[in-house]
Amino acid sequence: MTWAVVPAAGRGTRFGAPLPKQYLALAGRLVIEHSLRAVLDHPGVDGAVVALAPGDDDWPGWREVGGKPVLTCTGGAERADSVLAALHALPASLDEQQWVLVHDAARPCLHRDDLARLLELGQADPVGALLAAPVRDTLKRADDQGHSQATEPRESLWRALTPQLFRRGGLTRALEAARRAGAAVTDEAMAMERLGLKPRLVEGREDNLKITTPADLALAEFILSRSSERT
Ligand SMILES: Nc1ccn([C@@H]2O[C@H](COP(=O)(O)OP(=O)(O)OP(=O)(O)O)[C@@H](O)[C@H]2O)c(=O)n1
Ligand SMILES: C[C@](O)(CO)[C@H](O)COP(=O)(O)O
Repeated sequence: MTWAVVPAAGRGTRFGAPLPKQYLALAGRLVIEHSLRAVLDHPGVDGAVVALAPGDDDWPGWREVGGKPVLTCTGGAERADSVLAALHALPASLDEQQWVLVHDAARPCLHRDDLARLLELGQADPVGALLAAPVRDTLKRADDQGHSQATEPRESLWRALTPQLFRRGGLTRALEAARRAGAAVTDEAMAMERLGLKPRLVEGREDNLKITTPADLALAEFILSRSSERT
């Protein structure tokens, strides 16, 4: 069994909309609906726990999506806190060896082929895996005045995406260890790396973008309107 954990307790500050970006309209649904369906439509994913901000649980879709159960819990101050809360809210029937797929509510354009490859390669890895995109642009380091002061080597650099796939017990322990150490972790792979574990990078599509600013929403509208292969 594989369950999804969907962190959806953010406020979308950088987006600047009157409501959190995961609840904005996109291609006939809400952003969060696309993100949930993108993971729940895979036959190997059995359900999801969504971490919500207090007061956000009035979306009618919380009971099931695509015929699969969707549970909710209250997220935390940081994304890692929300993921940890959702891990603790998974059904007790899932033992610690079960795989958990962590996918941002703000990533609605996940392609089914990327998810299938992540599950196949990740479940064959002793640690787990994450979708990622190799950096293909030259990287500049800015000075305090916003001028380019150096060019950073980009060989072996990747942009982490989601979903990220780890076993329930290992990920829970890694996130709890990071919390005890007061270490800020921006993604699940970072929590594992802190412990010396090396999850597999699975190359994902560049269009699996995270909705962060209004320009991202416009691009996502274009992406989702063009492909009938997506949920
Ligand atoms: N305390 C938090 C912060 C973020 N998230 C979720 O983590 C994902 C990625 O986070 P991000 O893009 O940073 O979302 P926000 O925190 O809402 O954005 P901002 O930083 O602009 O406020 C989103 O689905 C967001 O809802 C969460 O569950 N709990
Ligand atoms: C988890 C993530 O989407 C991987 O790139 C990213 O770290 C989220 O960062 P944010 O600042 O919380 O949006």
